[in-house]
Amino acid sequence: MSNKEYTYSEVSEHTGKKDLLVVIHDKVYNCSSFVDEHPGGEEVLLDVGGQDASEAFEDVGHSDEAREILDGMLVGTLKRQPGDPKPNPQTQPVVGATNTGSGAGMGVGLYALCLVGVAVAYVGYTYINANKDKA
Ligand code: HEM
Repeated sequence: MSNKEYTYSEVSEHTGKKDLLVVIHDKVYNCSSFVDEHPGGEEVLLDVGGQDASEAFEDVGHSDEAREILDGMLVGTLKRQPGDPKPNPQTQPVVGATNTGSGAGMGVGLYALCLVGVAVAYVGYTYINANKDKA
């Protein structure tokens, strides 16, 4: 039973409390029996139901005991297909890149925009003053 292959779309159909599949590191776990017992609350487990919960699971820094419980709920492996969401490897680097990369870019962009604004204002000001003198 534990070597059944699931596609991501199959897993995503099992989101109910009594029928809850989650993917952690490309393995599929049936967490229904554990939802009520989870020390972190049922809400978080239901939130990741039918999805890849690898990141959420690792972020919390679960103990070895938690991993043993997880092993006991193994029902199969995930068969990835083109187009499947891959929250695991993607989320972290993308978030990092957004924070540092575009954050810095934004700063430089704003700075340049301010400089252009000041230059335009200065040119406008001199132009108006020059015209005033003529009149
Ligand atoms: C599906 C597999 C999961 C299992 C078997 C599991 C198991 C456990 C266990 C045994 C604990 C007690 C502390 C420890 O031993 O590490 C725990 C705590 C916790 N879990 Fe999970 N967990 C799972 C998924 C998740 C997910 C997806 C989240 C989402 C954020 C989560 C959030 C938490 C939190 C916040 C605690 C800390 C609770 C506290 O100390 O007050 N868990 N979990």
